[in-house]
Amino acid sequence: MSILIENLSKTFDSKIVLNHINLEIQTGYLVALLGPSGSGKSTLLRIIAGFEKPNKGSIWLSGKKSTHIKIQDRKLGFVFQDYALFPHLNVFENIAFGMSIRKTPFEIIKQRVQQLLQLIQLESQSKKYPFQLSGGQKQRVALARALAIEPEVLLLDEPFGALDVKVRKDLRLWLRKFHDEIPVTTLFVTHDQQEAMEIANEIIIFEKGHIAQTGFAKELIEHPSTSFVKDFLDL
Ligand SMILES: Nc1ncnc2c1ncn2[C@@H]1O[C@H](COP(=O)(O)OP(=O)(O)OP(=O)(O)O)[C@@H](O)[C@H]1O
Repeated sequence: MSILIENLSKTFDSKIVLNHINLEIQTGYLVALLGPSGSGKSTLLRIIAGFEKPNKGSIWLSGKKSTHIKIQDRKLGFVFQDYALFPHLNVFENIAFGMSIRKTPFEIIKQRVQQLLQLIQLESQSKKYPFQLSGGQKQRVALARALAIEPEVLLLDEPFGALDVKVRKDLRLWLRKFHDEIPVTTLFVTHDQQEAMEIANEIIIFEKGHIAQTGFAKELIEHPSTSFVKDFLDL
């Protein structure tokens, strides 16, 4: 699914958080939204997901105007920073949750959860509860749960933010590899330059509610368009 953002603005209590954003994301890309804290990255992701409404502008998903479409009709998977697995459900049940509420037949659920467990390399942990898993394992389960409903877009908001450096690095590489195998259009919020450079096809740099520059890592490094981009990328 491609994403087109047209002239989008958002204010909270008269504070402009997103200011005339225009953006096009190609189907199958893994795109990083990179920028300092408070620059509006999460707000844009939440608007694309349908958790927030823009004050102005529109969102097109696969060529269809979707600004006012309900969250459940957007075919999106969402993963936040803090795992947010259901604590009273085991790994299998957590991954199966979205399919269960859509009344998917149990045989199909079982098959799909099995495939996802294989993908996240947690086949032997399906009966465990979230409190019995490490941070990295919980985050892989959260990704599997988001993927279970076969979303056309995956929205990841600092998904590895709460993890230690080593686990974070491993998961980054895992996500890159995973995306090569299953190229779901993915938007990934981070404030970590290295993380964005390592995993994204394309990087969008935010500065105080507007887009400072968009490009491949190499382009940004070789031709930063402003002193803000240059400083932020530590060039
Ligand atoms: N629901 C809300 N009500 C009021 N202000 C909000 C709300 N959500 C976000 N903001 C404000 O909007 C601005 C942008 O926040 P946002 O979370 O989008 O930034 P961010 O770039 O994702 O930052 P971070 O990396 O810290 O998550 C901030 O000043 C924030 O305080």
